[in-house]
Amino acid sequence: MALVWRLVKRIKNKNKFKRKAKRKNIVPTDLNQKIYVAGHRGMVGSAIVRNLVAHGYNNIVTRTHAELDLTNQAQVKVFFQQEKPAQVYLAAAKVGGIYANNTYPAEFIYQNLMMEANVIHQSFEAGVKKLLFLGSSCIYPKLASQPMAENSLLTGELESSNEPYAIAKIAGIKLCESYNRQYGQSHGIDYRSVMPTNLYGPGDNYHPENSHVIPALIRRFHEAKEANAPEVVIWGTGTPKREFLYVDDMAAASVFVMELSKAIYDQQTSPMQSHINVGFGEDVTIAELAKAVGNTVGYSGQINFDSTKPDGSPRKWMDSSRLNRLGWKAKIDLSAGLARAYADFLQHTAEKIT
Ligand SMILES: NC(=O)C1=CN([C@@H]2O[C@H](COP(=O)(O)OP(=O)(O)OC[C@H]3O[C@@H](n4cnc5c(N)ncnc54)[C@H](OP(=O)(O)O)[C@@H]3O)[C@@H](O)[C@H]2O)C=CC1
Ligand SMILES: C[C@H]1O[C@H](OP(=O)(O)OP(=O)(O)OC[C@H]2O[C@@H](n3cnc4c(=O)[nH]c(N)nc43)[C@H](O)[C@@H]2O)[C@@H](O)[C@@H](O)C1=O
Repeated sequence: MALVWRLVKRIKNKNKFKRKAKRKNIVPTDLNQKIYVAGHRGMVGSAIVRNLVAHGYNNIVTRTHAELDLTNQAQVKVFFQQEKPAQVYLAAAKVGGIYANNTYPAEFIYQNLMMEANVIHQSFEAGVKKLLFLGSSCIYPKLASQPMAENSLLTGELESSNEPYAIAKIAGIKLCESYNRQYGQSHGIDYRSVMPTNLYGPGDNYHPENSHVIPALIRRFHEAKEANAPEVVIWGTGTPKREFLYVDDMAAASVFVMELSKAIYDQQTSPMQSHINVGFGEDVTIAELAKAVGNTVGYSGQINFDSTKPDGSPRKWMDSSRLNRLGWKAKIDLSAGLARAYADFLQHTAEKIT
């Protein structure tokens, strides 16, 4: 009797999954297929692994940077030939905020170009059919009209503080497109790209200079509160606007895009413009962000601005309507996301750095 009941339950679950797949335009998925997540110890890679595990994927392959240097062509070749994954999420990259991009431009362009070229080419050589490349909103021109749609790529000059990184990210999109165009039909490959807006959340980098603005401000406000400091100084004028997406939303969007059927994905993209924006939908000024972080941390002193520091792009608001039309929307708003990020900072980072 128990066996019959288990069989009925299994059939019901299978049908439920098929209905869900049809509703959400997703391909019925083999949860046992081997998936390589590159950069699984980073903020986004670790969130993608959490999301895949929550979906029931049970054959996730990872390597630390120390075990596999993705800028090393020979190592990457051996890895892919040995593992032969079915899918790849490329979330490994040289990443940093405005100061790091400005200070280490050679590292940003070289390492990112090498990682993308190695992983995408060796994926192809090893027969990987599906790959998701993570780019960035900085691929769009500094003065792109807002919100920035996918078709504003390569229509104007880039922001100088992160141009080398942006060029490498554009190369990543074009690698995916070119392999699809040349080998898509003959080899059945389908390599996709998502362009995230500015991200934040658990596992972020809290380095005082090299980090992005949210982790930098969480740390600075926290340290000011602990020290009873009368003021916190924010870089730049406070007027640039940024759109912030919580990292678990980004991971959910990544898995969602990877699982979309090819027919549906192709409806929203084209062979020469195959990337998809992933944004939250609203942006805020850096001054507004600073107030929000101050409130989250519980800091009640002054907030001042150092306008000798660079502002970067004036605004980078993503047009995420392609992704929204496909059926995905962000869930976690800025105040909820900041609260979660600060809780994670207190739990995992505060003691180590103060
Ligand atoms: N954070 C953000 O605001 C945004 C991020 N993105 C993109 O999302 C992706 C993930 O970013 P995020 O998680 O924030 O970055 P992290 O710096 O948190 O993670 C990057 C990961 O890549 C690994 N890595 C770097 N170089 C190598 C290498 N040579 N070989 C092997 N592994 C390497 C790092 O390992 P290790 O630390 O050991 O070096 C780390 O685990 C990147 O493509 C980034 O460009 C896009 C827009 C915004
Ligand atoms: C994701 C994106 O990240 C980078 O671009 P960015 O959007 O300029 O990122 P940011 O987070 O470093 O800064 C956002 C804004 O915030 C201001 N700001 C204030 N005070 C601090 C501060 O303390 N630290 C930082 N980092 N910024 C600060 C800062 O002046 C700027 O106006 C790219 O290089 C590129 O890597 C990329 O793709």
